[in-house]
Amino acid sequence: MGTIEEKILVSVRLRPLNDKEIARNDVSDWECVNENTIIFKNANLPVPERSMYPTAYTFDRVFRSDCSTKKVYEEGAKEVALSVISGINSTIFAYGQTSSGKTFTMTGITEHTLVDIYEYIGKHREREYHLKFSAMEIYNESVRDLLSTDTTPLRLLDDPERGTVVEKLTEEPLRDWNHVMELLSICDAQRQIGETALNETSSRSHQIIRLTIESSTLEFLSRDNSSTLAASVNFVDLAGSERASQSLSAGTRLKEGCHINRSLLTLGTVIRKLSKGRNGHIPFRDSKLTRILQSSLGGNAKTAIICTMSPARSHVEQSRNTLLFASCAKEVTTNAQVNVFVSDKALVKHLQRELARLESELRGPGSSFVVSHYSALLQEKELQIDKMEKEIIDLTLQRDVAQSQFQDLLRLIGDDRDSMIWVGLNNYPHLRVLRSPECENPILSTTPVADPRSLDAAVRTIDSSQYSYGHSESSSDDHCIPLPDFEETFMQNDTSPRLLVPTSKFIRSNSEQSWDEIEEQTNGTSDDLCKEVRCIEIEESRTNRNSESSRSSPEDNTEISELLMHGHEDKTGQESISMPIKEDREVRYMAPLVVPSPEKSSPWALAKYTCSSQSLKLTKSRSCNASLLTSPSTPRFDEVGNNENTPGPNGLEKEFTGRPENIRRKLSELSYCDDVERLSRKGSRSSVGNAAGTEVEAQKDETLPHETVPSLNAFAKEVEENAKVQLEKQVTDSPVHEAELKSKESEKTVKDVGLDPIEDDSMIVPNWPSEFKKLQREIIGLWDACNVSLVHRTYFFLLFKGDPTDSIYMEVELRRLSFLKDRFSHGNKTIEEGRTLSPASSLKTLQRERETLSRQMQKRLSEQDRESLYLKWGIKLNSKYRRLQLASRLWTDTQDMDHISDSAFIVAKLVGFEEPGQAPKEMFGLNFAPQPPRRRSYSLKRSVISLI
Ligand SMILES: Nc1ncnc2c1ncn2[C@@H]1O[C@H](COP(=O)(O)OP(=O)(O)OP(=O)(O)O)[C@@H](O)[C@H]1O
Repeated sequence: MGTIEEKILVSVRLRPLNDKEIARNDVSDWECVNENTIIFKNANLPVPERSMYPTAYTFDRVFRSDCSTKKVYEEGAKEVALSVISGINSTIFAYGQTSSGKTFTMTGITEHTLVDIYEYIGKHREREYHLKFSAMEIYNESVRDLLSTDTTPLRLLDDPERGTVVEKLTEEPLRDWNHVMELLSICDAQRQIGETALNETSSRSHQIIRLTIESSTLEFLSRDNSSTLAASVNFVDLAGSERASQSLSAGTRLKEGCHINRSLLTLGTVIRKLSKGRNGHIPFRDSKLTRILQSSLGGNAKTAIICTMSPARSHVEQSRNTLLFASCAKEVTTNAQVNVFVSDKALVKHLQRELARLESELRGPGSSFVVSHYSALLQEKELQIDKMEKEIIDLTLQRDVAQSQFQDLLRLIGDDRDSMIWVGLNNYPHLRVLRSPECENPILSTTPVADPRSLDAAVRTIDSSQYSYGHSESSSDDHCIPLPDFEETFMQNDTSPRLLVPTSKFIRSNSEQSWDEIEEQTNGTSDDLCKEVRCIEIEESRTNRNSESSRSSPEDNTEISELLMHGHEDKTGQESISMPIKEDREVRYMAPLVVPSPEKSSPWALAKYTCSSQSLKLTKSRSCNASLLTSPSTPRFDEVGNNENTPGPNGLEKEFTGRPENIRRKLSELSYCDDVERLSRKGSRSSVGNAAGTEVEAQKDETLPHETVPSLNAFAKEVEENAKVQLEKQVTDSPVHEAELKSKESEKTVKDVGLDPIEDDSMIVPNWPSEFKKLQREIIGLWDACNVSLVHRTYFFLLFKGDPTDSIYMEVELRRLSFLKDRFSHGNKTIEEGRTLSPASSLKTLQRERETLSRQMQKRLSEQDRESLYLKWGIKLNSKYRRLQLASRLWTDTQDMDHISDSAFIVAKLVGFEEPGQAPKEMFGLNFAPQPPRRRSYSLKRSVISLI
């Protein structure tokens, strides 16, 4: 519905001089010269005064003093007033000073309007009209219902649709004309009037008579689409706009004047602002009058203002003000529109149709899709929730089992102070903990390890942080047991299996301390964590032996290692390699053995193990902190760099202090040429017992004939013999141990209980040959999967050929590789000794090893040998990079044992490992053979037999 923008219709009406004015010889200075212009005609005024004011004013209409009210109505108000019939709000104002004829004029205009409305209604029977009459006055800024005897001021409410609404204002439906007259009479009677100096019956309030007309077309009333026109017409008789002084007001009249003027002042401000446009704030709310008439002044209404004025010279100032107000008012624009309202019935019908449409949409195919879509989503989420809940249950169960097992383990250890424990781990969920026969624990021996990793972590926690070291300095009873956070340890440390050897101190602590106490003692011992290689230590001697005299000097080791490794040095500066047994230590205890669970037999598990546990004490060695994944014993090739990233054995190229000096010396003598000795004397670092080192030496001295490389078999035997000699000598020399051994004559000897467990037939795995082949294939496959050093593979392959005693070594290797593969398969890197080992890095290192081997072919193989190999390995003699091709094919076919054997043979040849046989197996981390005790102080060195 469009709006009708039009300006307020402004008229000026002069009244005749009244009797009082005539009586005081007042003269009329105003004259309506035409229908639109009124002039100030007093020419007698001084020129300056006349120049201050305009003398002519033009409006929509000006009415002479002899003009009838009807004409004023018809020409100045009727059009606006009757617009209410067509649904447009309208307002008729009467503005002027007191006694200027406002009431006189508005009374007539109201009646004429009503007459015309009724007349119009009478003529338009096609529509049904409903008229409602209401009247109010604003007296002293209070709104009062003129149709009610209740003088309680009415509140003004703001309605978002209708604007300002007078609360509880009586709206009297008009029945007929007489009813109108009756109501008008009531209004007159109710209005506040009083006598002023200018008007004996002065209206002291602003009166608003409102007639609301609603009409509907009778033809459409019964239909759903009927509509209603609704609008109101306001007849506003303002109070006098004169100044209080002019009306000679005092007391009540003065107070009334103040309120009147306040409302009129606001009205004038609103009109003046509206006349300049709708920019800025319009103070409608500053007075009740302007609030109620807000829509009439600047909104949805047609408006007409009739300004009444006295022609008397004595009122010229007020007359000019009135004309000034009128001049502003005629510039104000309103935006009237026809107010059409949909009937309730039509509205209900419309809403019903809309509802039906929406319901139809919901039931339609589109809505079904939406519903099914969300239903599917809901189902999916529910499935996810179910799955997660199951996972939570499983994880909780695993945790509980692990905790239970851990507690059992602690309890077991606590009960069995000097027993040794083998914990089956990662890939062997059914391996069980076996105690010594003397200390059978029914709980642990029958409880399967549901989560070997957790158990392993727990054990490692104990192993790394709680096992006290066997030296006397730390054997006090008040030894604290550091116990790192279980989960933390589990996550951070490797989960490789290991042998665990509790000490009496640990046992005491666990059996006597609460878990909380243990936790509180965790701090400050992280440096004792043996994260990588776990060794079983034969407790170092507490006797007064001079260990320094019986062990090889660091310099010797360094020289040999340097010689063999061509200067290779562990960049980490850590002792990354250690041998599991310290030969020069007093042997008091025997290593534990693996016992498979009935559910899954381990081919290398030893079925029975007995020991004299009461007399033995095993501790771990810091010297055995070599990484599980430390650099292999690959010969040090410059091209390979540090060869740190290829998984190999347990760092055999590193310091191996546990070997008797004479053996090391002999090794040097046997293994290497004079150049080696020369370099050794120069102080180069060396390593011992390392076949890889042998190769490196050969590499360093390229002129070294193959024949100079000793037989490893012979070497191994010599090592063993020397170890026995040392052992016997040390035991004999040690009064303490001699006494101990004598005291245990009735018991099993140290050797009996396991110093050489391989002599125990019970330890031989049934069907070992077939088991060996099976394990060998598994290991070969894992080597390939983990990019293990080819030299390491070669050593291992040639070293372990199926002897029953190889089982434990192979198990260690298999587990180590399984762990590594598991890490790799999950994309995890393994940080070992500060180095990051990943599938990519290990592969890269392996490739470099192949490159190095290819270069070795030039040195180690004659041209005839090389060509023979090329032909055998399908490499064209005229192709490029033949040596590299050959190196790249080594150890690649893990299913073909001939290929493996040939590969091992070639690698052995290239690295100088020519007579593989019974090489010292401790190079792979285990040796149960008796080792002679060392004659040196073990203040820091704590030997442990390492599984990993
Ligand atoms: N046009 C006119 N012709 C004849 N008499 C008039 C005319 N206008 C006003 N009068 C007379 O003047 C007197 C005062 O008029 P009226 O009461 O309407 O003035 P007013 O502006 O309403 O004053 P107040 O503001 O004090 O109420 C009345 O007696 C009225 O009859």
